Amino acid sequence: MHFHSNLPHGLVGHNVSFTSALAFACKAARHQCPLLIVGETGTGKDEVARLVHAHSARAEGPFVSLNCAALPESLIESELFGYERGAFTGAGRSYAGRFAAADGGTLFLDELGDLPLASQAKLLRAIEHREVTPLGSLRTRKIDLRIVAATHQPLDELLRERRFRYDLFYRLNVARVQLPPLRQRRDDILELAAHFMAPLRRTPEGANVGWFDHDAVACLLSHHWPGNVRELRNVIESIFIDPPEGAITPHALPSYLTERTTTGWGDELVRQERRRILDTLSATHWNKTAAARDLKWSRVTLYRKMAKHEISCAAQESTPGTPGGSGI
Ligand SMILES: Nc1ncnc2c1ncn2[C@@H]1O[C@H](COP(=O)(O)OP(=O)(O)OP(=O)(O)O)[C@@H](O)[C@H]1O
Repeated sequence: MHFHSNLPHGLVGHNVSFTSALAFACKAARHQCPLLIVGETGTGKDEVARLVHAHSARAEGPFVSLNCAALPESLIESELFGYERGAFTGAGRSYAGRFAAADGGTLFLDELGDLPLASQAKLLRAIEHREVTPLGSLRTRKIDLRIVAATHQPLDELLRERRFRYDLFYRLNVARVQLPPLRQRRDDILELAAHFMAPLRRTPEGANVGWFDHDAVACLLSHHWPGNVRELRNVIESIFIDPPEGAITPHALPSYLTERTTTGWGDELVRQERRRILDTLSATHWNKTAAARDLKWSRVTLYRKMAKHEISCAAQESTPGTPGGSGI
């Protein structure tokens, strides 16, 4: 399967690791096997789960999701498997649960890594036997569904810490889709920004908003994006709260985004490297072989870096107090 700019279900992106993850998800969707989607928060795990459902033989069936991190431990099992009336205090009527609701379709278990160990055992049993027993009931119910699970936590670590069961992991880790964080698909940032801007531009207040100017583009491209695509969507929405007329400058961006760039991490690193080279050269009395050794570089690398930082031996004369001081 090949993806073009506008991916199914409105998923946007050209980046190769992203599109190949989607292509794999769509291939796996046609099989019955469970699917495990791994990726940081906001990378699109929920969207991909819906995409898998839509591409599966169960597309006509229900898509039901449960966020395992959002419920207290005591409620997870009754939510998953349902309960009979009177099963516990407050159970005024019976409840079928998410497994039953997803019968014939897809059950999306989000934040699976947060599922308590005791519930993991029951989940495994339900998957293996394809049946559930609601709390307080003696009757089991046959269920036919496909499990798609997602986690932002590295399950391997949870396995090592014994917070996740190996048997459940192996049951679910049949087809694994790894979604890259946005900072590893920076080539998609502007396309995603345009995608989130399009509907906002169609509002009367947003109609005069232009495109990002050079500096604003630099901010977007250099940000670390810990909240991934969701964070980018929020940034775009924040611009339209008080929409600028014409080009979007860094002033229109949230300050946490621009502060980083204006402090110039990149610039600072370059400055630090230049200083380190000059200090080492002066400590070795401008003996390039010794300096390269101290810097753990080859002589060629040292010469290349000196050229890049425009450090020539002439600097030696112009450096006051050499050897000793760097002069900058
Ligand atoms: N490739 C994409 N194209 C368009 N929109 C996207 C894309 N990826 C994610 N989004 C949007 O970003 C937001 C976050 O995505 P989603 O909820 O799927 O992330 P998630 O990985 O499930 O997050 P969490 O782990 O926090 O549940 C949603 O609004 C989603 O529509």
